[in-house]
Amino acid sequence: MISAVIVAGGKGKRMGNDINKQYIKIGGKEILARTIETFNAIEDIDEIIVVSPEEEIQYCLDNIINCYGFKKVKKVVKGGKERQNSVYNGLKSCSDNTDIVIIHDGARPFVSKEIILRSINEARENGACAVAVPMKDTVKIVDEKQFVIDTPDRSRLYAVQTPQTFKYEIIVSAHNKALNERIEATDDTKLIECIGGKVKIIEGSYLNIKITTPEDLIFAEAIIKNMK
Ligand SMILES: Nc1ccn([C@@H]2O[C@H](COP(=O)(O)OP(=O)(O)OP(=O)(O)O)[C@@H](O)[C@H]2O)c(=O)n1
Ligand SMILES: C[C@](O)(CO)[C@H](O)COP(=O)(O)O
Repeated sequence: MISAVIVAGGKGKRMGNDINKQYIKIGGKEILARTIETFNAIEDIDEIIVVSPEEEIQYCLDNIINCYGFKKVKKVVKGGKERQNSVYNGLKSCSDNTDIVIIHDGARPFVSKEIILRSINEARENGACAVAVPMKDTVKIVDEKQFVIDTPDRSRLYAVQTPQTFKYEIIVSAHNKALNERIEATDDTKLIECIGGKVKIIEGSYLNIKITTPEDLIFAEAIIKNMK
């Protein structure tokens, strides 16, 4: 059984908007609704778990899940302090017979069906898979005083996105270890690295942006205009 965990448990602080960023409308539709509708329309996906800040669960049910009739959404569960805690809550809420789980940011509304299906196939074959794009900029590593100490070889650098897709038991054991050993990570594949597991990178799309800061809304509207 394939489950999707869509994390929308953050507060959108960098967006600095009155309403939480997942409920901002782009092209007339909420960011979170755009994200969920892609997953809801994929036949291979059996259930969707949405993670939300506790105080927004009812709002999410009324204004997104029930309003758009997203039938595959089985639960809206509360998030945690960090993204990692929210993912953990989502994983624990998946059905017992889940064998593949897709973890995706609610704030990435332009994910495509094709990328999701490719990530499922790779996870079945390799256990853990992340969608990423080659870095276009040169990256510098700096010291605490902002002086450059290294320039990594760009040909081996990827900017990692979601979906990140896993065999369920592998990602749960990685999260359990992280919890026990207080390991923190900003994405889930890092936790697989921490248990010595292998992560396959597959090439995604530069359009699969994470809507984080106000200028991302300008890019998002432009993407929608070009999709029409
Ligand atoms: N405690 C958290 C933090 C983040 N997320 C989710 O993880 C995704 C990526 O996080 P980010 O873009 O950083 O969202 P926010 O944490 O909401 O943003 P900010 O850091 O600006 O507050 C988002 O869909 C967000 O809702 C989550 O479920 N729980
Ligand atoms: C998981 C992620 O989207 C991969 O790029 C990213 O690491 C989330 O980071 P954030 O700081 O929670 O936005």
